[in-house]
Amino acid sequence: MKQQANFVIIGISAGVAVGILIASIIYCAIKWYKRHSHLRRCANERSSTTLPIRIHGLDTSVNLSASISNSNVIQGSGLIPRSAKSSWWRNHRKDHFISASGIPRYSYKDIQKATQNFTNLLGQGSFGPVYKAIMPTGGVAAVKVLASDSKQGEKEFQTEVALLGRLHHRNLVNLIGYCVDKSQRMLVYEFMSNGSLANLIYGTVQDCFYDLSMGSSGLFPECLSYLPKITKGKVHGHIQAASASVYSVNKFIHALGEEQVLSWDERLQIALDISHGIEYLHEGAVPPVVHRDLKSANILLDHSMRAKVADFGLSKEDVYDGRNSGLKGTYGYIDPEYMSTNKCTMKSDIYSFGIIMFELITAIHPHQNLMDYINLAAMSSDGIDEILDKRLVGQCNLVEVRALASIAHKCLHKTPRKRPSIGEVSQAILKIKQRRLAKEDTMSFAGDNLSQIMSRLGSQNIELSKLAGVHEGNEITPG
Ligand SMILES: Nc1ncnc2c1ncn2[C@@H]1O[C@H](COP(=O)(O)OP(=O)(O)OP(=O)(O)O)[C@@H](O)[C@H]1O
Repeated sequence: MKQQANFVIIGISAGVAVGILIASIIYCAIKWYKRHSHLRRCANERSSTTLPIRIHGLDTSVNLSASISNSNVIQGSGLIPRSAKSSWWRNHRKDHFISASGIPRYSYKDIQKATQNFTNLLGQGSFGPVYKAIMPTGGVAAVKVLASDSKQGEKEFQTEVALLGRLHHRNLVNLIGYCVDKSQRMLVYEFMSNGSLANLIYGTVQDCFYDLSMGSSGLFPECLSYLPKITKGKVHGHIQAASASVYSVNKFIHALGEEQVLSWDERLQIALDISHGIEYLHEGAVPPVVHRDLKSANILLDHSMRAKVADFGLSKEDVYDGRNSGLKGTYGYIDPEYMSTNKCTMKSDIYSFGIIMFELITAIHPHQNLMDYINLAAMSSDGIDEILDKRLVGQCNLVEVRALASIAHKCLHKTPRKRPSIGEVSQAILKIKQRRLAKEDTMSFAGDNLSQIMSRLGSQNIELSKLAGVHEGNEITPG
């Protein structure tokens, strides 16, 4: 009887234990399922915020967070593989908060240290100064310090970082970090060692004049003594400046050295690079982005003279939503249609790009009546030759110059819808390059043939002289 009771107790205990085991398995399974579905939901949410990017004509989605761990994910025609980014991008310190867009956030102290306490000034823009920075792992960057009185609110800044963090292309100056610290707002960009296209076309000298003449009373005495030497007839009239910084003066004096002249090949490549950058903004990014302030000062060049479009995020409301917004842009580059209707479209960017192409051809600044020269040149088929940058005369192929001028002209069409799309512009510029390459190929082929013929003739000549030698020998040694 007692034994029977023991069996019952053991049975019940075993049953309870099995029950507990089953219950805990079910509990764990439910928990795992819930966790798993949550992760899946997060992943879906994230992928819905990724940027569909066209690779070789196909639409594909690039998940930025995934691309950080897998450096080979982005390998489109113009897309930058993360592996190509500077090493500090990958090796950023753990305490750097990575925003939703995957852009590392830096503290004020980090930036202060990287810029050696904001001493190495690269330039001054309307948003504030730009400093060179050496990041902790040795990578070089450019830090744009937004003026603290900037009307950009916290939210706009964050939105901007989120937007910029999602736009990556080899022809855009990439945002690689940012700083929000108390009232400080800074943007960290990849460093472009050859500066802006405006500097390269017009020379730092002229750019310095703009810097120096921003004030109103008198030019720095140091600079005055250099005036006759440097202007070369470019800068006329009395230039006045109130408060030139030591930086401006140094830059000015430094600029007296040899001016770098962009070759025609470089200019053509720059035009193609810019077109690819805009093509990505207009036709690759979703939603499309209208730059709204395309100008030669916003085109930066890297160490190998490849051009990248900059400042595509700082002008407000530049994501085109079809609605009207305040007039943005720079005098001389603004589409007249946009000015009269206040409607900014992609075709307004095309107009500004047309102006930049004419700057590349003529080295005439839009503030120096470039439009008048363009209209004059348009009166004859070779009119553009008359306004070609003097430094290119005899140094370039005029057929190519005219072809680029003709594309640029179409971009300036009065009626926006009659202007070509950026895709069409890229194709047309590419054709100029391809035509040249094909010609070079033919010439080198012809060259090859010629050298083959010459060497064949040479060897035949040797054979003949050998024969002649034998013959002569026979004659010299008679009997
Ligand atoms: N990523 C960069 N790498 C190297 N230099 C830079 C970089 N970004 C800006 N600079 C330098 O800083 C200068 C000022 O740049 P910024 O973009 O602030 O102004 P901007 O485009 O010249 O004028 P605005 O702000 O009126 O459009 C540039 O002319 C360039 O010389």
